[in-house]
Order: sequence, then structure tokens, then C-alpha cells
Amino acid sequence: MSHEKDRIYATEHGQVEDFRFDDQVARVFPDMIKRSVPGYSHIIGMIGILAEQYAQPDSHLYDLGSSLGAATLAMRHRVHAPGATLIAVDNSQAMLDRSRDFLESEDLPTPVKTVCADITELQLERASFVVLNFTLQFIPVEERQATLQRIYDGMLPGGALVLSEKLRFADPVQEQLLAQHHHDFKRANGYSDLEISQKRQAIERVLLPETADDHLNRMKAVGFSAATQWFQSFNFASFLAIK
Ligand SMILES: C[S@@+](CC[C@H](N)C(=O)[O-])C[C@H]1O[C@@H](n2cnc3c(N)ncnc32)[C@H](O)[C@@H]1O
Ligand SMILES: O=C(O)C(=O)C[C@]1(C(=O)O)C=C[C@@H](O)C=C1
Repeated sequence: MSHEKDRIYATEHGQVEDFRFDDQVARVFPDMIKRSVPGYSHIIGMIGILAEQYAQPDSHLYDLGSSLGAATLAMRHRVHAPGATLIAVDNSQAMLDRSRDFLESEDLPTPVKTVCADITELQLERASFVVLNFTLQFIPVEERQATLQRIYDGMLPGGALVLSEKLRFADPVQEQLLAQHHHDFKRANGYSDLEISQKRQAIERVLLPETADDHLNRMKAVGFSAATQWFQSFNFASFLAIK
């Protein structure tokens, strides 16, 4: 995997364009996500541990919005269910191209398929475990319920979903406090005020955070029998839902 440092917003952009998962982002993505999302490495590790528990024989485990495949790889290291297949899905060809080399290079028993598709249109089949690790936040809000319903419909009884998201908070004090400390986290990881402010402008129309209750209520509404928040670091959280 590439170890290039993210300097995308280090110089002044005359006009900050909407954030896209293009080749420039794919090249620096491991560095970008680790320095931008508090708890990212912890969540990736736990996805591996959860996948091992929920993987059923002859089922599919999906990584939706797989980027360079970090969550897929964590699952691949721990899933031993006979006949299980990992399916990494992303609609960014740039991301998929870079993920293939390293996903397929490892010699591990569970096979991986990479699929270029829009997850709002994807038909899942026999899914025992589904990961949406910081992906749903990029789907238009009005399409999120139908997307989650489709996912639920393609899952096996007893299957599990891990949903990780940037959160917003209904209480303005909490919102301001956690956003401020997220920016402190970025600064501590070497991002300048210019980088932080230009990135913020780039994502404000494309990454639309919702509250934890919005997510929990939606998971219940589509049919999950249990849904709980298992992780939070500042304004980033992860949920677990069981069919
Ligand atoms: C923040 S990244 C996800 C990080 C990744 N899951 C990880 O754990 O490293 C969001 C990913 O979702 C993908 N994405 C966004 N909208 C999508 C869609 N409608 N269909 C498929 N992939 C999508 C982007 O291309 C991007 O690679
Ligand atoms: O909220 C921010 O400031 C971020 O940079 C977050 C975030 C994300 O949550 O996906 C946004 C885009 C990149 O994919 C990496 C991190």
C-alpha cells in the first residue's frame, strides 16, 4: 500500500472543489484517513474480530465503500468460515485499482472479489456480515433508508452490520465542543489550519453527518432486531446492528 503523505489541501486552492474519491485522494488515502478520523485503526481491528464471530459458512461478507480495502483485509485475516467469500464494493475506479494489488497479494484462505458498483443499487445476497465504514455519510440523505433496506433484505438471519459515521449533534454546545476537539486531533496529526479549513469546505456539501439517533432509528425502521452504538471518539462513531 502507498505511504504517501496527504498534502492535498496544504497549499491555497483558489476555489475549493467538492471532495471526490479520485486518483489524487486514492494515492494518499491511508495517511489521510488515519490522520483525519480518530479511532480509525481501532475500528478496523474490531471489524476483523466481529467478522470472525458473525461469518456463516457459505455466506458473503460485504465491505461497502471499501476504498483501499483496509476493512476487507482485517476481515480476511480473521474469517475462517468454510465457503465464505469477501466482497469489496466501491464506485471509485481509482480506489479499486489501488486496492486490488494488495488485497489479492495476500495468500489467505477466504477469497476476495472486488466490485465496481454504486451501493445504492447493489443487490446483496446471503450476507452474514456487512461493513459500511464511513461510507453511508457520502450517500444523499434521502437515499439512505432505501439503501439500508436493500442491505437488510440481502442479509441472512443472525447477520450483522457495522456502520461507522461522522456524527452531528442536536445540542449546539456538544456539536461545537466535539468538532473543535476533532480539529485539535487533526492539528496534532500535522494538519495546518489552512488544510483543516479547506478540507472542511471540500466535504461540507458531500459528507452529510446525522445524529446517532438518526442512525439507530433508521436501523430499527428497516427491521434490525438490535442496534447499538459500540464506539465513539469525538464526533466519530460506530454502530452494530443484528438482523
Ligand atoms: C471514507 S471512504 C471509506 C473508507 C473505508 N471503508 C475504510 O475503512 O478504509 C468512503 C468510500 O465510499 C465510496 N463511496 C462513496 N459513495 C459510494 C457509492 N454510492 N457506492 C459505492 N461506493 C461509494 C468512496 O469511493 C470511498 O472509497
Ligand atoms: O471530517 C473530516 O474532516 C474528515 O476528513 C473525515 C473523512 C471521513 O470521515 O471520511 C472525510 C474524507 C476522507 O475520506 C477522510 C476522512
